[in-house]
Amino acid sequence: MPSLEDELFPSTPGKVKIERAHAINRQFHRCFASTSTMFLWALFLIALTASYLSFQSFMDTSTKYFTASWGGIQWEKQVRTSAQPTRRPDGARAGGRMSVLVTGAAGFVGSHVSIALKKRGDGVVGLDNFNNYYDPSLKKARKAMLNDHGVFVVEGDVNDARLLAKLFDIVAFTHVMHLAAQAGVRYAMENPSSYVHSNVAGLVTLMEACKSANPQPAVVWASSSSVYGLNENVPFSEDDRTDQPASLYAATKKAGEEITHTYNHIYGLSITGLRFFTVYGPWGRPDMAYFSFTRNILQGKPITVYRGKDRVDLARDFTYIDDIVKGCLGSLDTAGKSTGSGGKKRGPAPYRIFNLGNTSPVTVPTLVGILERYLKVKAKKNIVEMPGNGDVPFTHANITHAAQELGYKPTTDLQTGLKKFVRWYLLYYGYHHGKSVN
Ligand SMILES: O=C(O)[C@H]1O[C@H](OP(=O)(O)OP(=O)(O)OC[C@H]2O[C@@H](n3ccc(=O)[nH]c3=O)[C@H](O)[C@@H]2O)[C@H](O)[C@@H](O)[C@H]1O
Repeated sequence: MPSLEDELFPSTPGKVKIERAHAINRQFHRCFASTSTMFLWALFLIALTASYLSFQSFMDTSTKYFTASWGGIQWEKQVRTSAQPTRRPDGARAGGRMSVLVTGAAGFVGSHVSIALKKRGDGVVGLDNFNNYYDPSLKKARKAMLNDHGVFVVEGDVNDARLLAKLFDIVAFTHVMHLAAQAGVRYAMENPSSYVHSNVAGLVTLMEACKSANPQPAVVWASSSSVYGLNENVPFSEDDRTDQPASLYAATKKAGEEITHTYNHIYGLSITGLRFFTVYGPWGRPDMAYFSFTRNILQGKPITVYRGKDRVDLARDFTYIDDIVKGCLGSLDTAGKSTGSGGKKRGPAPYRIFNLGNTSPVTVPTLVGILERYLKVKAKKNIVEMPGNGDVPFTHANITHAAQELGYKPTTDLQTGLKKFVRWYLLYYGYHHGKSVN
């Protein structure tokens, strides 16, 4: 029996090496066995995760496919029918028949323009993403109205390149009236990325679709009076500086003017940018002052009226929707053709920018006074100094160019326009009991 000493200090030194080697070998095998088991397990887990992920993505794709709000034979038929001009050839105007894709069709300006086009016999297909920047039920109600007029509105986003390609594949649109945008001057401080998403990325996606379309459409799109920013020349002319925006909203609209210029220059797209001046009227935007003031006054809630430096009232060149619609239609009629095909420019194409304003600014307190009179309710006013929120003290349009080239001539003053708005508001929101607008 080996003594403890023998065990610790064996007489044959090689013996311990062999035994140790065997032990290491055994350990190595054990270790290798457990590593390879672990490896197999890891492989198994990776395979399991991969198949789970691909199953998930398959489910996502199929869900998207099956729940997509566009596509299918019936959908294509609706698009084609809606895009078909209905005017008889003998009733055709100089500009000829149009098939117009109106983006932002369920929006304020978009719905009015779409109906006006359809009424005069042009083909119209609407596109709108029905986002919830303001009450989507108002957008749905506009959609129902459009439907009654034979305008089909596709539910989708201008950032969806596949959808745009599909639409241009189905219809040879002669024009695009691009009104989809993230609007609102002050909201840009709350949600800046929504402006980049819609007004920059969305615009580029749309431009890409237009330049690739064959034939290329002429594009008329909504810029904004806000591009004048800190400009102090009055009234604002298209020749004035527009490189000092006061809000991110204004900056994205200015970027839009530059982006569209690029597509005009490289690809021969016919471009008309319209600088709208504070558009108001029936079916308007609930986020705008005249609309939210009306709501609050009727509900007995206070309104906040901003005031400029040195207690100077803010003023806007408020422009009635029907005048804006005429400016939009005039722009489409005079747009001139895009010159590119197959994504290549064949010659110079028109690039135009117009102010569409009313040429008679009115102060915000005057606007409130008119509303009080029509609503027969005194407003509870909180007058506060204009915060640094992107607002500008006043706007005032010079419309000489639009008058000359589009035959644009606004005819509705703020009193008349607000009367129509209040009448609509009371009816739409069910305030008609005992209230009349005189
Ligand atoms: O021409 C444009 O390009 C822009 O017009 C519109 O912007 P704005 O001219 O700022 O209109 P709007 O919000 O109705 O405020 C009107 C006045 O009320 C003041 N105002 C506003 C809100 C308030 O609570 N209190 C207040 O005094 C406010 O200080 C301002 O003096 C569009 O919204 C915008 O999308 C864009 O199209």
